[in-house]
Amino acid sequence: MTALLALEDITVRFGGVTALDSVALTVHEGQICALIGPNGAGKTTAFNTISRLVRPVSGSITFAGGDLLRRHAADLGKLGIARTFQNLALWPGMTVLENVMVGRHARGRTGLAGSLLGWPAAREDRELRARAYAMLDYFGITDVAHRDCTGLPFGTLKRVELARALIGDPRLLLLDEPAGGLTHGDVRELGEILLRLRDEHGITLLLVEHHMQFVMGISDSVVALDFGRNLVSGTPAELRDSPLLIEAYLGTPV
Ligand SMILES: Nc1ncnc2c1ncn2[C@@H]1O[C@H](COP(=O)(O)OP(=O)(O)OP(=O)(O)O)[C@@H](O)[C@H]1O
Repeated sequence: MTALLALEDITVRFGGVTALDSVALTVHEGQICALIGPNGAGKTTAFNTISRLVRPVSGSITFAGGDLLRRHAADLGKLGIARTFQNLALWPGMTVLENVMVGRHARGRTGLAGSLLGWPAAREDRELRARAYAMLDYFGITDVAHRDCTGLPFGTLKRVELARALIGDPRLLLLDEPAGGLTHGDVRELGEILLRLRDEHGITLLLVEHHMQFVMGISDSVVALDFGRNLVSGTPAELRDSPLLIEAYLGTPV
């Protein structure tokens, strides 16, 4: 198994709060890895550190053999890393199609100068539109392509966010609480989609998730944090009855 993403000894501090304390995490190519842990465990901080939104005070992050900490957040799309957010980060006032197209801009070839000159931009825009439609088709939401995102059902917006992340052809997709707020049926469908992304498209996934049944059903490996530290890690079968994990979620039995 090849490690696509590896965090070693990552420590993050916010003033006096140590949000991550020497955290290690390895995500293997072609696998689904889940990052779990109770509230405040450091999951979002770990995601934000990988996304280069938060700077660790020490440690290393390797992506596809390169030093990720030397790269800027704006480079992640080009490197092949995409993410979704816990509280959907879609643009109100833009249509579903436009929101999805935004996800590919980091990979556009024309660039600002080309766009200003106007030459290959029109062709690129047509191609981008076609790709965005194809993504909407993949998620079964072409009927809302020209609707403003505002007011659409939450399950639809989650699909739009996924489509936007995937249009950049990521190698690694980071999903922050993808099942949060979804109905039972939507969660089941999401699980099928994520497995298809792994199996049919070879995408590696790292997700932060509280929905334990969902996590245990689709993940190849699970890493649990507690109080900013590595608690346990292993396969879902190995962790299902972990006393450490049960204690972290439920508190010390009296
Ligand atoms: N910007 C910040 N400033 C100060 N403290 C922060 C900041 N962000 C996170 N923290 C603290 O760092 C710790 C880890 O928080 P984090 O949000 O990463 O946990 P989490 O596991 O994602 O929690 P949840 O499941 O509730 O989203 C917490 O103690 C939190 O209060």
